[in-house]
Amino acid sequence: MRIRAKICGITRVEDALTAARCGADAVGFVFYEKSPRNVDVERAAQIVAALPPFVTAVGLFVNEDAATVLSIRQRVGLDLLQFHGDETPEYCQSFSAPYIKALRVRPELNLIQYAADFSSARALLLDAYQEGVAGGTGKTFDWDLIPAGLSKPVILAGGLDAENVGEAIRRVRPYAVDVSGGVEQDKGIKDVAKIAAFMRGVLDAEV
Ligand SMILES: O=C(O)c1ccccc1N[C@@H]1O[C@H](COP(=O)(O)O)[C@@H](O)[C@H]1O
Repeated sequence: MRIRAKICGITRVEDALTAARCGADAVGFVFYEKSPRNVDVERAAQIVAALPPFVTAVGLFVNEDAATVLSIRQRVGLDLLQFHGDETPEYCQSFSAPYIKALRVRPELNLIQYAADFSSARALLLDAYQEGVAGGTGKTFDWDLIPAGLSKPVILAGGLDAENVGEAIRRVRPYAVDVSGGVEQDKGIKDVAKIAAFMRGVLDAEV
């Protein structure tokens, strides 16, 4: 099976084009002011306009008010919404737009119940948990906490890079992988060689 890949935290046209050229299926834009990867709405719109066809533009939000999400989605031309905070299923589906729900995995989280609760999500994105940080920690989590047979496709995130993505795919067998810090030279600035190596790791590991 071909594993999809998303490169997140894009703030420059050249990084989006590198991701697409290396075979990424999606690029992600962080609309969260506390993030060092927060991107200006107009700049994100310019990047999306430069994307080749068949590359999905994903907008990441953390507990954002609905009017702002709606406005940014329209202005940027986002294909998919990623909710990375404490959003409820009712909030997430209120946009009548395809969305993925991020969950920060820790032992006490009942992922089977969350998959049922977020039945309207296209997939669950599973990320590392770090207290006080919404995401983009660069940390992996214990992949054994992911139960087999979840009712939603899994997008694996959290501390992935070219070195560990192969093992991650073989162990978790996710629908897709998502990376941000592992392909950066600096926060929000991607590294061509790291993106290329990451995408090679994804292709080589296909199961
Ligand atoms: O990237 C951020 O700054 C960020 C901020 C708030 C929520 C999520 C964020 N990023 C997402 O976190 C995961 C894992 O990132 P990393 O590979 O560990 O750096 C990924 O989905 C990013 O999109």
